[in-house]
Amino acid sequence: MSDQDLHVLRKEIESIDEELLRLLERRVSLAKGIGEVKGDAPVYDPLREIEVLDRLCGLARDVDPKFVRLLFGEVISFCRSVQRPATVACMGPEGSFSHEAAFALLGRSIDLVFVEDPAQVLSSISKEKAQMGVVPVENTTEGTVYATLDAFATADQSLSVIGEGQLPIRLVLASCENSFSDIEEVYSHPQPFGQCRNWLSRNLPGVRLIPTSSTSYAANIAKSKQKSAAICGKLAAELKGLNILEEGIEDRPYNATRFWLVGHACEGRSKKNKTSILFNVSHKPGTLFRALEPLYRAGLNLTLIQSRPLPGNPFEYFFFVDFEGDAEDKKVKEALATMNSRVERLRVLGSYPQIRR
Ligand SMILES: C=C(O[C@@H]1C=C(C(=O)O)C=C[C@H]1O)C(=O)O
Repeated sequence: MSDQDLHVLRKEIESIDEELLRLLERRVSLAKGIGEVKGDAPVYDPLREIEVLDRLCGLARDVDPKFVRLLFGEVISFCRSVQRPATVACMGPEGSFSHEAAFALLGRSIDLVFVEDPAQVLSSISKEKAQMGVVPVENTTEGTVYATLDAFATADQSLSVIGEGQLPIRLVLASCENSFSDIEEVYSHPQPFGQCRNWLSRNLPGVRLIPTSSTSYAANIAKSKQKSAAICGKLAAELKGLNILEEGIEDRPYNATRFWLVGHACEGRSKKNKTSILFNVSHKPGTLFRALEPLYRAGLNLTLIQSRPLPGNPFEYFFFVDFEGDAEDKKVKEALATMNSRVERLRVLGSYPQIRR
């Protein structure tokens, strides 16, 4: 190919970029118009977003639908932000997996408030410091994130789960030091410690493991302390300018965390919704069986069940259940009504589009 050919092709790319830019500007201006029609109503409409993205992925011919989803996910994120900027609370500091999950769920055109734990994420929304929040719920290696479920037990009743997302968790060992032999202590959140327990005992036997409130906070400590390291995500390590001594140290090849998007309930439902509930039953034989029986009779597939100690009632528990179905579907509504008559307390945390695998 001659220099002349290259020049011609690049000129054509420039003119296509310009057309794309003008089209984007038209899309943004239409979104602003939609924002005016919405007035004070919520800007974020997850069902419409699913419809837009699915339609485009179906239309993709020569580009990978994954790329279409990523690119248009960001376009939509920006189109939301011009209607009304959204503040989203998540566990920080920046570089945490919650930070990555917030971007994956809502795109990058959001303002983030970093807090210390799931309870603070929920209270940021109740106190109107944020419109939405992102919290970890369960990990494929370590299981349920108890702090999130416990926070929901006492949270403001107006908060709902409005979405879910799954993030592959790839852990790195990051440090100011250059080799394993210089490391005397390792900082991380207890969950990631559990996700690479075997790797740690094989590669850093005898080092002190010190728990922190998040992986990105661990990266901050590793930055300021000699002979220390953090187990964190690549983003946190890079933001802090740490050396990555080893990547992919998690024990199981598939290590992913499911996150909930929390906010105020949205209207409408997708074709494949999931519902999260919490309930507690009296301490008598058969009460849990009777509580769950209506879900079984309605043929609902449970995707999570977890008990947690009931605050103030030693050795009594409340239960979290996720199942496939929407709380407004006739058979689900009836099952929940029967369940409600058999339990001490039942709260529907929300119905939201199920992640596609
Ligand atoms: C533009 C809208 O607002 C938001 C942005 C969307 C988009 O950019 O396509 C879709 C849904 C909403 O979350 C809309 O509601 O149509």
